[in-house]
Amino acid sequence: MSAAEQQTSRSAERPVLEATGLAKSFGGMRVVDGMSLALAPGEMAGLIGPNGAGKTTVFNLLAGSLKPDAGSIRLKERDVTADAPQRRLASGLGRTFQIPRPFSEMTVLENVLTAVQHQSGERVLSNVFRPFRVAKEERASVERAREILEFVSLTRLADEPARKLSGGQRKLLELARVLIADPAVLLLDEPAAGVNPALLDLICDRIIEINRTGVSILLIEHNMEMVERLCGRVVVMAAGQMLVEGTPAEIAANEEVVGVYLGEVEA
Ligand SMILES: Nc1ncnc2c1ncn2[C@@H]1O[C@H](COP(=O)(O)OP(=O)(O)OP(=O)(O)O)[C@@H](O)[C@H]1O
Repeated sequence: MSAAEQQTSRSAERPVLEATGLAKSFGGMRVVDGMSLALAPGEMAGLIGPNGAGKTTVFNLLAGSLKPDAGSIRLKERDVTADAPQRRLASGLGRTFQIPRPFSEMTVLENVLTAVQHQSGERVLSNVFRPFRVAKEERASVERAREILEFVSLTRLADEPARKLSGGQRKLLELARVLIADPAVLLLDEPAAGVNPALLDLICDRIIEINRTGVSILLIEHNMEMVERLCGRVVVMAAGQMLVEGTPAEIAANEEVVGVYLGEVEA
């Protein structure tokens, strides 16, 4: 099936993530202004736009770290607009941040383990009444964390403190921390920012692999080569609204899109 045919068959499916009429203001400034978007199951889409367009704010609304002034968000057909970020994560919505902030004195492995969800050991009474079960769960988590570190090529650094990681390696650790929550939908905020070209290829490959396992991905990215390589569909935001959406080729040829980016350069 061609990419266009895949796109058409996907758009017929019910979205795994759907935002309708999102709005958010900060001190009277409308940063997100009636933004709607939908992500189909298994899709990888890009969210692009000039600096300050409101892309990260949309991610914060989708992931729950900000409450919208208006609009709603559905995850796997359930309204999650009122849910806290942890609840959305437990329901399958994971996100990474533009600037990863690992616990710098903890090891890389410990950083991944801090992101494990719902361990019985976090509940005091489980430690008292079911110590064997807690120990078994912990062993399973460590094993899973090591597998994920292998997947993101960080095995060699698993026992090093996270402060030793380069910018690109921090992005990989960030990816590992979200993967351990086993998300169905991933929001990736500028996965290529500050990453050297050698690691960029690795990050792209890992993102493609994750998507191949069926995880739906929405990614914010300024690196258009990467967007073209990864995304079947691109949503362009400007001034808090969706300007246009289409395939990467359609977007690259769209004069309005070129205009908003040139406007930004001239400003
Ligand atoms: N918590 C906040 N308080 C006040 N203003 C904010 C807040 N968060 C974002 N903004 C403002 O909202 C606007 C949109 O920011 P946002 O980070 O969503 O844009 P963006 O499209 O992700 O930009 P970039 O590509 O530069 O990351 C900017 O003018 C920003 O300064």
